[in-house]
Amino acid sequence: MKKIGILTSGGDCSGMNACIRSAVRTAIRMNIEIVGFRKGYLGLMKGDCIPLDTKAVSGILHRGGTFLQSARSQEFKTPEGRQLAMDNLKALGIEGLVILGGDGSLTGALELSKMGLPVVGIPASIDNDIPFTDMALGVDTALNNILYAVDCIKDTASSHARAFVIEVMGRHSGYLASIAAIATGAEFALVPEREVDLSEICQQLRVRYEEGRDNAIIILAEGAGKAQDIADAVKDAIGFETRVTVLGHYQRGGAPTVFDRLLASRFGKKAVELLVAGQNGMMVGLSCNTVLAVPIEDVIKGEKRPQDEMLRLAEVLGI
Ligand SMILES: Nc1ncnc2c1ncn2[C@@H]1O[C@H](COP(=O)(O)OP(=O)(O)O)[C@@H](O)[C@H]1O
Ligand SMILES: O=P(O)(O)OC[C@H]1O[C@](O)(COP(=O)(O)O)[C@@H](O)[C@@H]1O
Ligand SMILES: [Mg+2]
Repeated sequence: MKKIGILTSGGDCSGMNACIRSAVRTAIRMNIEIVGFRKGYLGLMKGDCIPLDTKAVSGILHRGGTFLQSARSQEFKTPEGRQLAMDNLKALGIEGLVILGGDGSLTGALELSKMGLPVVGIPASIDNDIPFTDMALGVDTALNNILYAVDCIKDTASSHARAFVIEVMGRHSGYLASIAAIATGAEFALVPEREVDLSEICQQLRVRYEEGRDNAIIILAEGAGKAQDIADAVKDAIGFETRVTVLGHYQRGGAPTVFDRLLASRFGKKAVELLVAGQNGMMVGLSCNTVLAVPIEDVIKGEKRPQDEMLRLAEVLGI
């Protein structure tokens, strides 16, 4: 293999830059030319790429986001879009591709691999909804961002005797909500994987309130319900003054944590090594602190839910 490409796709996350840096420096060490495609699959379909060398990836390790930029593309989901990408890759002499992204991007990667292009995926999504890896890139940093925000909100919640509904990301995944609830000592974690029982929540909060605990934090995954509806229900049931805070895209940015920098560096190196070793259609993953390779096909077929143990822990410690 003489020339490979790398791209970042789907929702960005902290650690993507550190991972690109690692992949580039590994490739250069192996005397392999590497180019970066801009804006994920959009760049592939446009043939929009830049050569990457050691200097091009200097000074980015500690920066959130992705300097190659990311995007979502409907066109790439069509056979015509993917054929366009394959034609560009051929014309550019690219013999393999490293793809950083979430479950959607990995599905796209598998399609390219089926068309004959050697591809290795790197799980990168704050949702941590990708099976066969304990952690995806960016999750730890996002959790630390959430922690900081919730700790701040707890201070003002207690000063004003208010209940807060804090919405975190996760349209289909309650991972961030459940772990953040444990780590911040929130009263409730509401996740899309479990039906939300509002009357039960109000009942438990009322008991707490009557015991003299006059503030509360409810962490809501965005896919689990409407924050304002939950806040209104709590207010009506208990008379609690309530506020809603939507953390939004703040969660996805910022300097990566040590954990994410290390994971990014390990994933980037391993992905290039797998490509060069002739592997195709694999994703790197972390299991028991070991970086391994799993078929993307299995990843796509699999499902990852927040562990029942974590949901139960949040429940037991919350009230
Ligand atoms: N079934 C699919 N086939 C081909 N490409 C896909 C498929 N699903 C997603 N993609 C590509 O991956 C991109 C990112 O996926 P998305 O689900 O938005 O984010 P993420 O990869 O972070 O989960 C999509 O915009 C699309 O271009
Ligand atoms: O940035 P956008 O396009 O508004 O997307 C928001 C979504 O992206 C995420 O941050 C990450 O999801 P993906 O990794 O699947 O892209 C979700 O938690 C959130 O629902
Ligand atoms: Mg996704």
